[in-house]
Amino acid sequence: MEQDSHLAPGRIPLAEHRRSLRELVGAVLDSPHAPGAATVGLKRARGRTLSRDVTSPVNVPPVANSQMDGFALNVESLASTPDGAPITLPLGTLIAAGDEPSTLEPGSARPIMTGAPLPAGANAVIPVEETAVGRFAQRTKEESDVCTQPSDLTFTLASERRTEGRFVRPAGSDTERGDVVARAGQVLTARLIGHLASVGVAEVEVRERLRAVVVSTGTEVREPGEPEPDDWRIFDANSFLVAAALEDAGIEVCARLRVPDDPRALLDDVGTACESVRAHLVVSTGGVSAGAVEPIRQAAQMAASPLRLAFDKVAMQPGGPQGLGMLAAEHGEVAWIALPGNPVSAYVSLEMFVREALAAPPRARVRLPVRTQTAESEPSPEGLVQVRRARLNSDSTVKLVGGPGSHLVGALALSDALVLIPPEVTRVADGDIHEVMILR
Ligand SMILES: Nc1nc2c(c(=O)[nH]1)N[C@H]1C(S)=C(S)[C@@H](COP(=O)(O)OP(=O)(O)OC[C@H]3O[C@@H](n4cnc5c(N)ncnc54)[C@H](O)[C@@H]3O)O[C@H]1N2
Ligand code: MOO
Repeated sequence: MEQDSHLAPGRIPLAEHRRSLRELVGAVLDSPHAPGAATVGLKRARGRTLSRDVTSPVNVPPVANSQMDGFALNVESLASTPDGAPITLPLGTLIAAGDEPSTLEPGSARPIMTGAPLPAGANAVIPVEETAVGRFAQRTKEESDVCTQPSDLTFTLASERRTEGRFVRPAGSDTERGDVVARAGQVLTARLIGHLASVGVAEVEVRERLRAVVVSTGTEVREPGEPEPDDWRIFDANSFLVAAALEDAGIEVCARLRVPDDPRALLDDVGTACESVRAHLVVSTGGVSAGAVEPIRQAAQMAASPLRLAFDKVAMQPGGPQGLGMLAAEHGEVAWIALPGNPVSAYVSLEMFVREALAAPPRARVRLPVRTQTAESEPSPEGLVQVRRARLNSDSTVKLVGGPGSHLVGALALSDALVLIPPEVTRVADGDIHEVMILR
């Protein structure tokens, strides 16, 4: 969305950061300790990514069946009856869903229930409402064995409704044997899991998840729920926010750490956690800006550090300062994504860059009218893509929530969309149309 000429000096385009992230994750996926494949049952498959194609071993439905509760017949037996004249056919026995395939006596009709196999010789179903019967009396299986139907079926049926195949679902009309039901790389949604179950597949081969260690840096952060005397310190929102967002993107978060502003402790704690879970990925927050105490930058600069990081300022607000690199661990190279410390900056970075690099299902993006908070126009920084938090309205507009500040985690929680304001736009007027990323 952004053109280089519109960007603030010293800022890199969002696309460049995206590319670097893809390359970083790609390097881990190409490495000897890349995640392998695992077989999982359908009950545990939701959200996983298939590692090989699945083809259907069967036709669905396996045999032609009825789409309606009604009467199976062969339309040729109606051919000689003129339009509007009553038709009377002898009735055979009832066919319910679950009954074995059977046959139709020529010149007769059989009561048939939705999903029941069409008897051989039939080629259409007349819904019960279109006949004098109106609706079937309900009964148990035991009763249906002894119960008799009227012996004849009388009805009238206009000639245009006497078509072959009417209300018949042919064998394989949903899926045919040999059809590719799902492809390697697809994420298993409820819809796809339903399709796999429908073709009788009980287990699928999926990619092992990437294993991540999540780290919050900062001497000022303390654990939620922990009683502490120094109530001037802030609770660690980030490691919970980041871990939940990564899990949402299909990542296995194996450890969540909180490390004070001490680069030595940072490298020791993260290194130990990575070894113990054989991590592929570290996602840290904080310690990447321009201050005197920046533990991530300092850890990467230490002599003989196992951590190599490159830092950039992306042309985005929030989420400008970013670091990317590798941690050399005994089990292999671990990709390190160093996000900025402000909670909203960290979250926006995950949505804007990290999910895509991790091959998570993409968020929908649509262009919608934006409602400002007071109906007055609101400023947007020149040269940066501003990402504002917003709520979707039922009238297909979005309303900005909270200000642009990247500490506003309360307003973030109220949002379900991100508005992407281009770098050349310096004011957002009520009703302006902008690109919106839907977070639902
Ligand atoms: N002189 C400059 N200062 C800053 C710049 C800059 O370019 N020049 N960039 C600003 C921007 S933009 C951001 S974003 C932050 C990024 O800073 P860091 O990544 O170094 O993060 P910290 O300084 O550690 O923290 C920033 C902010 O977030 C709070 N925080 C940190 N961790 C957590 C946590 N786990 N849970 C909740 N809140 C957290 C922290 O207390 C700070 O208030 O730098 C700006 N400064
Ligand atoms: O751009 Mo920083 O990443 O919020 O406020």
